[in-house]
Amino acid sequence: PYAKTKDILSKAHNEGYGVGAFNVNDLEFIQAIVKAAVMENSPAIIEASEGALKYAGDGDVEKGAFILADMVRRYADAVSVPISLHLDHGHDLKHIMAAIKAGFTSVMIDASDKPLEENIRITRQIVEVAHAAGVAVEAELGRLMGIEDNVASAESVLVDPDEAKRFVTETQVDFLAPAVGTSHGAFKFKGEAKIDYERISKVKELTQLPLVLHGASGVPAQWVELAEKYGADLSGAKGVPDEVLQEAVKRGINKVNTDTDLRIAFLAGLRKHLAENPKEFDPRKYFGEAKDFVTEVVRDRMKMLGSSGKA
Ligand SMILES: O=C(COP(=O)(O)O)NO
Ligand SMILES: [Ca+2]
Ligand code: NA
Ligand SMILES: [Zn+2]
Repeated sequence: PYAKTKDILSKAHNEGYGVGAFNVNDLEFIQAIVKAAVMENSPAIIEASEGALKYAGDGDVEKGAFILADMVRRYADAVSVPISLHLDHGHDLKHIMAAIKAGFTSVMIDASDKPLEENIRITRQIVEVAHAAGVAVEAELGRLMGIEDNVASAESVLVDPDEAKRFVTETQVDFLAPAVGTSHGAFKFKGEAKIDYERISKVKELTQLPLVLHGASGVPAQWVELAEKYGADLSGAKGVPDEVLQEAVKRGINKVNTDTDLRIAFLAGLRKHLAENPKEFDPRKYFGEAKDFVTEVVRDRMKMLGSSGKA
C-alpha cells in the first residue's frame, strides 16, 4: 500500500537496516521499483527531485507532482508492500508545497548550501507547514562534493556532529542527511572510495533520527561494462562499494538515495535491446528490457541493504 516515509524509516531505524530511496522521472522507473519491492517483499521509497517534477509535468512542477503522485499511489495501493513518495532535494517553497498538496508523504528541504543559522530558519519554516499537513521532513547538513544545489563545490564540507544535534533540536526535522564524503553522480571518488564512518556514528548518537545517505549509488562494474559494450562511454565511473554502504547502515544510515545505478541499468538495457533488435520499434519492447534491468538493480540493492523480507 501507499505508505508514509516516516513509518518506513522508523521501522528501519529501530531494526537497523537500510531502505533504498530510488529516484524516478517517469512511469517505467516507478513500475520497475514497485515490481522489485514485491519480488523482494521489501519496503521502498520512491523519490522525485524538482527536476523530475518539471520533467513529468512538461515544465509545470505542480502538474508533475500530481501526475507522479497519482501513479505511485495507484501502483502502491495495488501491492502488499509499503511504498512511499518523497520529494528529493527540495529548494523552492513553491515546489515543496506542490509536493505536499499532491500527497507526497515526505519532503526534503535542502538548504545545506546556506550558513547554519539560515539552514535552521528555512528548515523550521518547512517543518511547520509540512507537519501541519502530516508530511515528514528531511534536511541536509554539510555539502556533498561535485554539483550540489546547483553550486559546484570543489570539496565536500563534512557534517559537524555537534551542529547536527543543535540543528535537529531547533528544527524538529524527521530525518537528517549528513554529508560524510559521498557525492552525486557516477564519478564519486578521486582516490579510494571512503566515507567518514565515525561521523555517521556520532550524528546517530546525538540525533537518534533515521539518517539519509545521499550519493549512495554503487555504480556496479557489471552494468557499466554492459552499457559500454553497447556504445556508452562511462570511463572513470566509480561508486560506493557494497561493504562501505553496509558499514554505513550498521552505523545508522537508514535511507539510501540511489539514482545513478538505475540510470545506468536502464541505459544498458536500452542500448542492448536496440543493438540486438534493429527491426524493433515498439517502445514497450525496448523500454521493457530497460525496465527489467532497473528491477534487477533495485532488487540487488534491497538484498544488500537488508530491506528484503522487511515489508
Ligand atoms: O543522492 C541521490 C542519488 O545519488 P547517486 O547519484 O549516487 O545515485 N539523490 O538524492
Ligand atoms: Ca545540498
Ligand atoms: Na532526499
Ligand atoms: Zn541527493
